[in-house]
Order: sequence, then structure tokens, then C-alpha cells
Amino acid sequence: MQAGQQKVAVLGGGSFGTVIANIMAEKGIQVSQWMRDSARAEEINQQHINSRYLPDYPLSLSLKATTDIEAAVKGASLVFVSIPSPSFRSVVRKAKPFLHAGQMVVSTTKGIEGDTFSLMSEILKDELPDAKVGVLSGPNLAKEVARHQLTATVIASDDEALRSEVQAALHQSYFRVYASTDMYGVELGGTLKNIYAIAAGLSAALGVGENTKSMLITRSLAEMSRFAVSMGANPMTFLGLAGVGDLIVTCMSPLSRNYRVGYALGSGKTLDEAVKSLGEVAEGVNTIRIIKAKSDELEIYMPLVSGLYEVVFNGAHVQEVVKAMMMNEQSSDVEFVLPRDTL
Ligand SMILES: NC(=O)C1=CN([C@@H]2O[C@H](COP(=O)(O)OP(=O)(O)OC[C@H]3O[C@@H](n4cnc5c(N)ncnc54)[C@H](O)[C@@H]3O)[C@@H](O)[C@H]2O)C=CC1
Ligand SMILES: O=C(CO)COP(=O)(O)O
Repeated sequence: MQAGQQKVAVLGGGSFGTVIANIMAEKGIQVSQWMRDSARAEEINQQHINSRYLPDYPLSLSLKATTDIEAAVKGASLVFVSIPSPSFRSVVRKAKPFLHAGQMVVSTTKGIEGDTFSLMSEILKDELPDAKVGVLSGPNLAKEVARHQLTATVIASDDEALRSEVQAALHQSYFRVYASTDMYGVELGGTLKNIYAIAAGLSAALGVGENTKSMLITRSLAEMSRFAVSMGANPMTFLGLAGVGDLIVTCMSPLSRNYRVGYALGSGKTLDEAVKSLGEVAEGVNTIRIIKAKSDELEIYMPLVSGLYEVVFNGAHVQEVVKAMMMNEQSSDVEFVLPRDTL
């Protein structure tokens, strides 16, 4: 389809929904961005800015925002859902009456629904059994994308036509889209790394050295891939942009909201203060709780998650938790090379 004839809908008026919508609008695709806040929609339409989430970034003049979800999705070949995980299902339900059979729907959300332990692709399949479903995930700090910093991401789906459509819609001189068929692995990569970004922010605030930061990131990768593989994901996915790529950016950048929550905790703020002062979503806080419960239930060894859970929710002292981890029994480096249970 020619860019000028294609229509795409983006559900969500926050930082990521806005940059994704803007990439496509800049290419001449007709984009309708749905949001609940009418003042924000009017601001995007009149002043071409989203001052709450991306205050310093002018948006494409052709990007159109609306509070009418039917108008947003009507005639759209692709629908992106960029809504924080706690509200994801309810927004999909709102859009559902206006979607057709075979509709392509892509989640950009990096979280888990607590009550059901559903990833967003599972919610999409659940709510929209006739839709073609995909997941977009990768090292994609919204403010850097808005600034046209060279960026790459991953579209994961079983559906080849959906993967090609998303690659064509989002490809830009500053934005590349790689393909994957491991939807579950790609989605878990984006979701789990938020936990370790909180740990990285916390340790940065405590002034740890570069060796320590490297150990933390690499052992985080080992832990998140161990969990994902137990859930059926492909370990190779964690070598890609949605695994190690997203883990690195989120553990290293103060632009990450999860990293900032960790940094605030390490600077002596309470969890409430840290989350309130952020004013945006940090999915990792809920994800720690959800993954702690799941890993306990399935007996998956996750010492970083357990330690962080104790610090964040039970007031344990970081130094004590770290000391216990360092004194733990010796283990395998890459357990897909040397399995832990053969030690
Ligand atoms: N910001 C980033 O750099 C990136 C974010 N993501 C993911 O994208 C998802 C969305 O995040 P952001 O856009 O960054 O969040 P944000 O905090 O910037 O904005 C969230 C948006 O969702 C809207 N919203 C929340 N509940 C709603 C409801 N019930 N109905 C309608 N709208 C509702 C809010 O009004 C707000 O516009 C998250 O899961 C995040 O992990 C993914 C890649 C990069
Ligand atoms: O997922 C992200 C970058 O890829 C954004 O991370 P935060 O949600 O921590 O800001």
C-alpha cells in the first residue's frame, strides 16, 4: 500500500505511543492517535506537541489525535496498542467492537497482567481471537527516538504479512525494524529487563564500579533468559535487540523511568516517593512482584529478583542482600553451555 493511502491507528497518548505515531506520520502515513485526554489531543492537533510526555520535541504536522476510539481505528490496516499493562485489556475491549476479523494488532507494552500472568500478546489473543497479533520491543527510549537518534527495534509475530507490514510502516532513515517469530521471548525480554533496570539504577546511586555494573547486567541476562526459557521462549532471542539490547539501554540510561525509580531508591527515597516523583509509568515495579511470585511457584532460581524484592518491598538493606548473593555457592557462567544442575 502507498504511504499516502494507508491508515494506521495508535492507542495511547504517552511517550511511546506518541513517538511511534510520529515516526509513521513523518513518512506520510495517515496516523490517528487515540488518547483519553481531550486537552492533550487538541494540543497535538493545534500545536503539534505533546507537552506532558515529550515537551521538547515538535511532532509531524500531519499527526492527528482523537478521543474517539471508533474514528481512530476505523479503516486502519494496523493498530498499535501503547497503553500501560494495568489498563491494556480495558482499552483493547473498548476498541474491540470497531476491529474487523484479521485485523493486525501490535502491542508495544512491556509488562504483565498480574491477576492472570498474561503478556500483552496473550491478552490480544484472548480478547481478539480473530486478529493477527504482534509485539514490538527493543532498545527504544522514547525521547531518543523523538530526537531521531539512530535506533533499532524488533517486530515479533507468527504472521509473516504482519511482520512485513510493520517493517514497512516504521522503517525510517533513523529507525530500523528487525523481524522475529519468537513473540513470547521478545515480549518477555522487554518486560523482564525493567526489573534489572531498577537494580542498575539503585546500584548506580550507591556508586558501584564498572566491574560491578557489568556483572549485574550479565547476570541479569542469565536470570531473565533462564526464566523465559522455563516459560517456553527461545534462549537465542536474548542475544538480540529485544534481549541484551534492551537490557543494556535500560540499565545504563537515566532516560529510563525504571532506572530512575531505582536511582531514587538508592538515594534514600521511599518507593512511593520514587514512583510519585516520576509521574510516568515504570512497569518494572509491578513486574518484580509478579515475577517473584511466579518464580517461587515454578521454583525458578532468580536470586536478583528475590534480592531486589526484599530491598524494594520489605526494606532489606542492600549491603546485606548483596553480601548474601556474593557468598552464594559458585555457579555456571552460561548455563546453556554448562547446565547449573551438572555442577
Ligand atoms: N517510553 C518509552 O521509552 C517506552 C515505553 N514502552 C512501553 O510502552 C508502554 C506505554 O508507555 P509510555 O507511553 O512510555 O507511558 P507513559 O507513562 O508515557 O504514558 C502512558 C499513557 O497511557 C495512558 N493511559 C493509561 N491508562 C489509560 C486508560 N485506562 N485509558 C486510556 N489511556 C490510558 C495515559 O493517559 C498516558 O497517555 C509501557 O508498557 C512501556 O513499558 C516501550 C518502549 C519504550
Ligand atoms: O523500554 C524502554 C526502552 O527500551 C523504556 O524504558 P523505561 O520504561 O524504563 O523508560
